[in-house]
Amino acid sequence: MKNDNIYQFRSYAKMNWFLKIGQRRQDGYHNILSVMQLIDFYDTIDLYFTDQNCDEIQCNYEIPTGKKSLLGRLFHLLRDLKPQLKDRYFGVKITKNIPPSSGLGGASSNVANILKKMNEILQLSFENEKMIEISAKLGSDIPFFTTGFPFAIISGKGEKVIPLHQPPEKYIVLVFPEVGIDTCWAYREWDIEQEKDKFQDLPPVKEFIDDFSPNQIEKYIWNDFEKIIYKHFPEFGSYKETLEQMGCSSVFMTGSGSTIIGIAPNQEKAVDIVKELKQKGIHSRWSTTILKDDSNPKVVLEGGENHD
Ligand SMILES: C[C@@](CO)(OP(=O)(O)O)[C@H](O)COP(=O)(O)OP(=O)(O)OC[C@H]1O[C@@H](n2ccc(N)nc2=O)[C@H](O)[C@@H]1O
Ligand SMILES: Nc1ncnc2c1ncn2[C@@H]1O[C@H](COP(=O)(O)OP(=O)(O)O)[C@@H](O)[C@H]1O
Repeated sequence: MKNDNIYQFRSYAKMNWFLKIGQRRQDGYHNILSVMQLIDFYDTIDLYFTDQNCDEIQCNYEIPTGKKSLLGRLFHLLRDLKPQLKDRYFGVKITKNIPPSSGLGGASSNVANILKKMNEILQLSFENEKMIEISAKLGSDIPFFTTGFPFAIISGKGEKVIPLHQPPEKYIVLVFPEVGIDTCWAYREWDIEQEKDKFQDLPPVKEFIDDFSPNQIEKYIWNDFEKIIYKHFPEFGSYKETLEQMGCSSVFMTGSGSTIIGIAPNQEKAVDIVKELKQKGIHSRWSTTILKDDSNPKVVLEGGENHD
């Protein structure tokens, strides 16, 4: 049974403008250097307290919900850190738009936004540094979402997040191939490729920032995973070609895939491209990059009514 208060909020996706993979570390993760930005494409989350003796997780996609799942681990960690939560149980209803395993960080965004909301409503008093520490324990992409910076440079395994200024304002077209990509698999494939060549050194973060001009963002577009993913899924290459032919100035993959992003010159063109893709039976949508983190509305819904 639900308590009367439902907290509803959005959980935005990210895109990687730039992603380079460095050395594999002792802990099995890789050092990366990435430039990420939030995009205006989101899941909606309802958070509530339940008087059942267990947490409840519902989602319109099949996602893991057990103790070992991301949310299971988040709740466990919070109860460990805050014993006053031991007898409180949480309900989460996720209405997903962001396809799982699409390189858009949907799961990481969900966890980060639930953590932030719990910190706020339960007055857990976790400072920023602690929030990042908790996030990094759960997943490499989560710290970016926890900071709330709309545009940032990411390093370490993902836990070092430095905000960047002048977030680019772009219209984008997202193409969703029918299959998602398992991030673990993509990193494993990367390792196999590197053993043939040599692991690359990443540019130092400071040097990268000093040379970086956000108004020329398209110059920096790069993704180390692209070659590998196109090798295993050659059909993705045809989406890239199609987006280029339809007038996108740059086309690239986000994260470990599978979403392919095209930069459209304006909104009208973005809408037309999506229409044309639909006629070809290709699943896509247009969106924009996010410039400020003021878009996460703090809506408290009383009695479950939707006032959004
Ligand atoms: C590739 C990126 C780029 O932003 O994003 P996605 O495509 O997943 O969105 C991230 O590095 C993914 O972050 P995330 O999806 O949170 O990965 P995690 O759950 O922490 O890790 C999944 C697996 O990926 C590998 N992994 C992840 C991050 C990293 N820096 N090095 C790794 O080697 C590890 O094998 C790990 O077991
Ligand atoms: N709330 C969630 N939303 C989406 N996927 C989830 C969620 N919780 C756990 N997962 C699992 O996380 C993986 C996908 O993570 P996601 O962030 O959607 O993709 P990506 O890492 O490619 O950006 C899948 O294995 C999925 O089962």
